[in-house]
Amino acid sequence: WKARHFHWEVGYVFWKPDCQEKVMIGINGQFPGPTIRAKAGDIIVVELKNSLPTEGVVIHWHGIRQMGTPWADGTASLSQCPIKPDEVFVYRFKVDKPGTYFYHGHYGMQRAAGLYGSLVVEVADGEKEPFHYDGELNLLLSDWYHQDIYTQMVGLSSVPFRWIGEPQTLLINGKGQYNCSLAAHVVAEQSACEITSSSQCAPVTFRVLPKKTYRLRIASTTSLASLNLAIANHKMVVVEADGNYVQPFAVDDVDVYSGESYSVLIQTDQDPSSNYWISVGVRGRQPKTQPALAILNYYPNAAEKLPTSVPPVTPVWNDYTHSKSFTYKILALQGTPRPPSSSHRLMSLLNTQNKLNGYTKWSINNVSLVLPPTPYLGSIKHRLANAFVTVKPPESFPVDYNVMKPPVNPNTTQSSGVYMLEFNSTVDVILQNANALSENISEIHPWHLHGHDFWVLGYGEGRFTKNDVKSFNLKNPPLRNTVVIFPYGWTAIRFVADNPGAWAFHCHIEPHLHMGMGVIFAEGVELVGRIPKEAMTCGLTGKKFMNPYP
Ligand SMILES: O=C1O[C@H]([C@@H](O)CO)C(O)=C1O
Repeated sequence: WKARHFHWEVGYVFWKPDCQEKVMIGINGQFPGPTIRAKAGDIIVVELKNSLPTEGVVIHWHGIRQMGTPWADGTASLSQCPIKPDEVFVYRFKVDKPGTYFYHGHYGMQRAAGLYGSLVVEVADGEKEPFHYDGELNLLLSDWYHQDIYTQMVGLSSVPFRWIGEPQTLLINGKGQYNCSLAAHVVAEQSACEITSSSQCAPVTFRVLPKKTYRLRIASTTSLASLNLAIANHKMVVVEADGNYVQPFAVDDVDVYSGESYSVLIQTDQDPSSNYWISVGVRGRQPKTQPALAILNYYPNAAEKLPTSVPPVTPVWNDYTHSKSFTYKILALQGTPRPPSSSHRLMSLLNTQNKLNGYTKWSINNVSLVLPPTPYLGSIKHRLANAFVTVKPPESFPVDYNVMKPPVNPNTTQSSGVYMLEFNSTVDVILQNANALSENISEIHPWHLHGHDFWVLGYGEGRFTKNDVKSFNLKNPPLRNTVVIFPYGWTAIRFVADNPGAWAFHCHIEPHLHMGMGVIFAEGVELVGRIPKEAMTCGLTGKKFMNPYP
């Protein structure tokens, strides 16, 4: 293995991701941030300088478990204090598993301002992937709003509530086209884009050779949108999900929820005189955003040669049967670690949209998460009183709660409470979706767990019952770090609490997390080694460590 060193500076940049100029958060003057490429077993060292003049920053390495380095998870209020303007924090962690990952800001809504990039971990030297490919293409998917994140955050925390709405543009590797289409020559009623190839919103092109196999690495760091990706004329074989191998299966299109990553294999076996569209559209919410397009460029055609066929059409946004059929096909490749056959603890987490003093919130078992100023990792390890609410958050919700209807009493509560997990215990979580505040609305939520992978034991419709345990898949459940709950449905996961630290488990939709849609798990914190001082010098830990010891 080797250590891979990076010097990054986070700062504001003027950028035109979709041809319209805005201020974004970039790294080393670029958006998206630089791609990290490493091999399994490597140590990544990122010396991160915060050059945002007036706000803190942290970066989360999404999908990296941080075994033994919980202070490097890059989560404000959990693993560290936000890095102050002009200060440097060193992230040092091991990437132990090959896979497709990404990184992103995890303070306020900074991810939605463009603070993200790709993190690709290849197999260690001498190791082989369980599939063959000749080359690879990387697609980091995101959505983009013209309104800045500060206006978005103030709107979400205002009475009356101002919802952020649908994104203006979908981006592929940080590029998209607002209010125009690259496919205007083949799709009527769309206006053509006027773009020069050097512009920041120039079409993304992926050069391939005919008659080869390519691995597409796909990850979504969207703020809100659930996505669907298709390539004209090309089937895709799914082989990896969230850094774990899956039983290969062929599809025409893949759903990608925020926080998820996939690898798919394609054969470049189509007519080589043509280029082909890669199209990314919105699912699960009524789309007001045009699909993003990129070009699969068969060599030696010119890269910008536009395909003459229409782009693949995204399945209808509310065709949940289609989405479920995709999601249910994701099963572990043989040889993947299997879950323990039973668990020590089962918690049911009800997801609801609620009201608190007139504010709109999301709650878990009627508790909306508020993050404390002192990071949990340091305050738990050093047993500091009054750092967060010590009342235990609820393990379940009332038996008579009707998940098919809006809450009878929409008033919720707020807390920074922690689910303390016994170290090395096996935990089952039932994520239970429900009706939102308005009648006949239940939305998709992709849940992401920090510090662990979990097994997805099953999905179901309506309210989870004890009987559903019998349907759990203990044979080949996929290991993942992000999983979706479908409208009015439930999803069951199992994980082993074997990574000492304090970890977030939350909806990966940026505004939903901001509105309180998450919980905190902590386990074995007494076993955590020396936490870097800079991770703790704020709030109560700040006071403790800034003052000289007696
Ligand atoms: O949190 C949300 O708020 C809006 C809507 O429920 C109220 O405007 C929406 O679609 C969300 O996902």
